[in-house]
Amino acid sequence: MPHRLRVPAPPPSMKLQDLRTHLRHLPLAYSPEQSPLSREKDFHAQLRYQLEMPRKPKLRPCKVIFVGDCSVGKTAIVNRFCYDKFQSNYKATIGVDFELENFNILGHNFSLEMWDTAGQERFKCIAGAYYRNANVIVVTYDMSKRDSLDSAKKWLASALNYNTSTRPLIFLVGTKSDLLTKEEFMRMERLAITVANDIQAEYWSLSARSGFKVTEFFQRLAGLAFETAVRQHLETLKNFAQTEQLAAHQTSEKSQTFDLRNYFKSRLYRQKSGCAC
Ligand SMILES: Nc1nc2c(ncn2[C@@H]2O[C@H](COP(=O)(O)OP(=O)(O)OP(=O)(O)O)[C@@H](O)[C@H]2O)c(=O)[nH]1
Repeated sequence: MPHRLRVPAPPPSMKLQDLRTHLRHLPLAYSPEQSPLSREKDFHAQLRYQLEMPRKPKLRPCKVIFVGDCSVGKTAIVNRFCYDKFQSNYKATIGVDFELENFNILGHNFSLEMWDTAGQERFKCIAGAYYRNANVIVVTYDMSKRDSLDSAKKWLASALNYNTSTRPLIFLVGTKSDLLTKEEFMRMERLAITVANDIQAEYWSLSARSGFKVTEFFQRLAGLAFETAVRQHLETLKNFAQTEQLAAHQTSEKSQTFDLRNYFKSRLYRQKSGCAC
C-alpha cells in the first residue's frame, strides 16, 4: 500500500482566533448613533490609500486599561476574548493582570496590550501606576449592580489623571447582561447610555458568560485604536517632513547668499580689470 503523507489540520481554536483577529473593515459601534468616537461604516478611504504605500508604518502596541469596581467582570471579559473561557468562581485580581493580543488589520500587525487592573480599594495605589500612557480606557460596570455604574465617572477621572497629555479612546462597558430580564436590561442600558454620553464614551453591553457581543467589542476597540495609531503615525511623518523641508530651505537660502556675494565680487573684479562683459 502506498504511503501517504498526512498534513495535520490546524486546531479549530487557531482558525477561530485568526478570524476574530483579522480585520478588513472597521467593525460597527454597538449603537452607531450613540458613539462619540466614529459613526463611519468602514475605515476611511484615505487611510486605506496611505496604508497601501510601500513603506509600511511600524505601529507601537496599543495600551488598553480596564478599570471599574471590584467583581464587575473585567477579568472575565478579557479571558472570554483571549482564551474563549469563563470561570464562575471569583478570584480577585491582585494589582494588575496583563494579556497581549495580536491583530492583523488591513494586512498590518497591530497588538493590544491589555492591563486588567484590580477593582479592590486596597490595590488601588498599585493599579494606578499602570494607568500611565493608556491609549484606550475601558470603564467597566456590572449591569446587575446600579452602584457600579454610579462609580464609572470616578474610575474614569482617576484613570485620566494619569493621562493628562494624551487623549485616550474611552469605552463604557456593561457586563453580566445574562443576569437581567429584557426589561431590566433595557432600563439599565438607557441609564448607562446617558452616562456614556456625559463622559464622551462609546457604550457596549456584554456578557462574558454567554459571550454576548464580546468579540464584536474587542474588534471594534482594535479597529478604532488602529485607525488612531495610523493617523498619529502619519501626523508624525508629516511634521518630520515639514521640519526637513524647512531645514533644506534654510540651507539653500544660505547658499544663495553666498552665491550673490561671489557674483558681486566677480563683477567688481571684471570692472577693475576693464572687462566690458
Ligand atoms: N453571570 C455572569 N457572571 C459573571 C460575568 N462576568 C463575570 N462574572 C462573575 O463575576 C465575578 C467577578 O468577575 P471578575 O472578572 O473576576 O471581576 P473583576 O472586575 O475582574 O474583579 P476584580 O479583580 O476584583 O477587580 C466572577 O465570579 C465571575 O464569574 C458574566 O458575564 N455573567
